[in-house]
Amino acid sequence: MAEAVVTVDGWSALHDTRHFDWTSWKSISEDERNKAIKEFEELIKQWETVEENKEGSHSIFKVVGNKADLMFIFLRETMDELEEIKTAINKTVLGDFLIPAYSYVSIIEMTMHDPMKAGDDRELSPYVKERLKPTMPKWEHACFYPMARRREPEANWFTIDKEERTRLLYEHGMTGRKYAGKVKEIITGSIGLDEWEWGVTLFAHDPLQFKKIVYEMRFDEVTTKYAEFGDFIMGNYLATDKLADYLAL
Ligand code: VOV
Repeated sequence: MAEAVVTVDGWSALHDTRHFDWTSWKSISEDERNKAIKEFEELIKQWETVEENKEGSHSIFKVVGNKADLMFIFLRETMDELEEIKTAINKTVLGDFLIPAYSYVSIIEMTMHDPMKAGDDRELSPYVKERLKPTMPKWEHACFYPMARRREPEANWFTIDKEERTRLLYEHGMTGRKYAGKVKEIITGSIGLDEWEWGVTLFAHDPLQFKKIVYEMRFDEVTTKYAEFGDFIMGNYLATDKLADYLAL
């Protein structure tokens, strides 16, 4: 029977991508630029404390294509915190140069589909806890894209039996497991929060692995038959101590 599957939910996520206004940045003095960088580094330090206390996580990426220049990813307990972070960025001097490009709001989600991990104590297991409230790996690359499940008369994810969805996601999980150590994923649910139904955030040391996993998954029935994708955004990790280099002229 088609029925909703129970989800267990974790931290809220904000993917905030910005264009950097290089033209204006070049027009201010070096002193002003240095002050702006220092102020922003202080803000990042606050985020680092949150991460050390395991109360959230953040990562910054330099976007490779022209969809944006920077992608900030924030994970927090509440949506209030995510909004406060966005506003705090905008209030900094550097914020004047960070022009909103695209954003995505979602909540980390796991379903009870995975028969390997299902069980009454699922919510309590350390594995699940870590997946719901993860510290993002500081790997060299990240790729984010939103996606949805098809609702066509001949392929409607929301009308097929739960057992069939479990079978399809099991097959998907088996493909994913081949990439252990090469690709880490955070799946966030966004039904009711943003345009698509899920956000997929992938981390890798080698960006070729994004192409390989996404290609291989295209042949899994759950993707072939039921997946629709939004725009892909790929970025290279920007460590805090490299921010000044990135902004140097
Ligand atoms: C890096 C590897 C990897 C691994 C191991 C993995 C495993 C799993 C498992 C075991 C489960 C089901 C249980 C749960 O935890 O919810 C999922 C769930 C999900 N996945 Fe996944 N996925 C991966 C990777 C992975 C990718 C690359 C994608 C994008 C798809 C593609 O074609 O580009 C994806 C999507 C999803 C989605 C949208 C869901 C939720 C679907 C729903 O309808 O509920 N996922 N996923």
